[in-house]
Amino acid sequence: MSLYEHLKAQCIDDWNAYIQHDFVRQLGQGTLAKECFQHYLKQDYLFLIQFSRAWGLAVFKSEDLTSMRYAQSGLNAMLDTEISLHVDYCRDWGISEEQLLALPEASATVAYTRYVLDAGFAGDLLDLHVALAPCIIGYAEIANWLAAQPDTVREGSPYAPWIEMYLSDEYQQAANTERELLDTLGQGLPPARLEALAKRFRTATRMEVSFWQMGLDRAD
Ligand SMILES: Cc1ncc(CO)c(N)n1
Repeated sequence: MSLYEHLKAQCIDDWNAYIQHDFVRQLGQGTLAKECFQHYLKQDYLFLIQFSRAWGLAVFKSEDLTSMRYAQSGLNAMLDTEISLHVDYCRDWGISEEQLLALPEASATVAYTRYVLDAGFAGDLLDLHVALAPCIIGYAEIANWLAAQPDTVREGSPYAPWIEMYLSDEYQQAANTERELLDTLGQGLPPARLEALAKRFRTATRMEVSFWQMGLDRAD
């Protein structure tokens, strides 16, 4: 079994709570309150900034040029494209850049992002990627899960473009690359190391559940 499949199987209940969270279900059905989605979008802006720092840390933690360049391309994608796209997307939802710049971080945002960064500070590149994997790969799986649900509204819902973005070849390919990287870094690991990584993966997955819940509760 690949490292990614192993990590997921070790926390399958938490994983399903993440992929099939009420926020995701309501988003799919088009019934999610706009205020909840807007709250999520604002916090996701702050998330993406910390996520960029994590890619920067991945450059630093890399021990060969291939890993270093992969991390560099992640960092470039965030700084050159993803964050600007997110700012544009927020504007479409009535959230100005001024508002984004003035936002306080919700507790769930702090908890998740600093957990990921700590995995990288305290551990090695694999620890960092295992903490990043639920967000990169998870959203690709969420989009696929939503596409497979008969009650998902793919056209006419205000959330349809969000689903299509994560269903896109580009995003799905990025998730595949991350799966492959985990498998490469994860070859021949001793059982104790595997167990520690499973714990990390599970914690990051639980942080994603809390992030959805924060959106649903509009929690600070
Ligand atoms: C919280 C969160 N997890 C994952 C992604 C996907 O990149 C995102 N944008 N936000």
